[in-house]
Parts: sequence; structure tokens; C-alpha cells
Amino acid sequence: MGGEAPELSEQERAGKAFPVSWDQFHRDCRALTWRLNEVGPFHAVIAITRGGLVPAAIVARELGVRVIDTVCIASYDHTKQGDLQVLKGISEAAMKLGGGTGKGLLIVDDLVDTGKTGKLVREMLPDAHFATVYAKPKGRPLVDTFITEVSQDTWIFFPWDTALSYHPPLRDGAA
Ligand SMILES: O=P(O)(O)OC[C@H]1O[C@H](OP(=O)(O)OP(=O)(O)O)[C@H](O)[C@@H]1O
Ligand SMILES: O=c1[nH]c(=O)c2nc[nH]c2[nH]1
Ligand SMILES: [Mg+2]
Repeated sequence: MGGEAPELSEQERAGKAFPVSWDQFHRDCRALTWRLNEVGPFHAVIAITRGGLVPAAIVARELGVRVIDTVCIASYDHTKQGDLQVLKGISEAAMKLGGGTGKGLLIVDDLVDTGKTGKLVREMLPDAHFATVYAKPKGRPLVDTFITEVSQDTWIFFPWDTALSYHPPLRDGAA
């Protein structure tokens, strides 16, 4: 008997699902921009890839920012977080625009969860403004501006990771 219990993924631990449609995501990004418009102007947007690319494009479009750079970080293998890997750092040109500390730069990501990714980027650009569309409680203190908070035990499903599929009715045999 015995044997080790299988390690649960973030999603299995999370349990609750929060699916987000393209329409909802676009609206939430626009709402984020309304808040950011009070804080800017910004010299450039720094998208944390890959999840930050879509909100960064929408926010930059609304704010009229044309300089967009990326910091490429990977940590989740599907729903399980491993070590953070910086695959590409911030470009020299963007660093220069932020005076070396990120002043006047806007970092954008889709969400903060544990806050590990956000913390790493904040260390690279301590004076930048950090915005995410969604925030979970553990990562929330790292973010300057966000739109919706979801509980730590919720998994957010983004429209680029999902597809429409059949859902059986609640009552057995009702199909
Ligand atoms: O606050 P944390 O616990 O660090 O998690 C948040 C990060 O995790 C996801 O990225 P992921 O590493 O899965 O890569 P992706 O953006 O390429 O999907 C998400 O887009 C955030 O960047
Ligand atoms: O699609 C995702 N949904 C989440 O809730 C999450 N947390 C970390 N990384 C995540 N990716
Ligand atoms: Mg990401």
C-alpha cells in the first residue's frame, strides 16, 4: 500500500474555472486602458510573452504607443509551474527609453498568479508601471493596475488556449 500521491497541477489545485471569451477579454483590456490613461503617458509597452502579447497590442493601440518590446519568460508547462526561464531579455533600445530603470515604461501581462513572473520583470525594470488584466491574491501586491481579481483557487482559461465544445446537460440522460 502507500506510494506517493501524484503531484497536483495548479489547475487541479485551483478547481474553479473562469473561462474568458475574446469579446470579454477585449472589453477587459479596454477597461484596463481607461485606468492606464490616467497614469501615462508611456514611452513604450513591454509585453511579457506569450500571454502579455494580446493585451499589450490592445492597450498600445488604445494609448497610441507604437514602441512595443517583449521579455520572453516561460514557467508553466500547461498548468504546472516550473523554474522561470528568461528566453529573451528587454532590448537595449527599450532600456534606454526607460532610463535604465524602466521609468515611463508600461509592462503588460495577461495575469499574475503566484507573482513569480511579475517579480522577475519588476527586478529588471523597478520604476516601470506593471499592469495585468487579471490578478490572483498572491500576485496582486506586485501589480500597479489590474481589472479583475479572481480567487487563488481559480484557473483562468484564455480564448487563445480554448475552443468551443459540446457540454453535456446537468441532468443525467437529459441529452
Ligand atoms: O504569477 P505567476 O505564477 O508567475 O504566473 C503568471 C504567468 O504565467 C503565465 O505565463 P506562462 O509562464 O504560462 O507562459 P505563457 O505566457 O507563454 O503562456 C501568465 O501568462 C503569466 O505570465
Ligand atoms: O491560462 C492560465 N490561467 C491561469 O489561471 C494561470 N495561472 C498561471 N498561469 C496561468 N495560465
Ligand atoms: Mg505568461
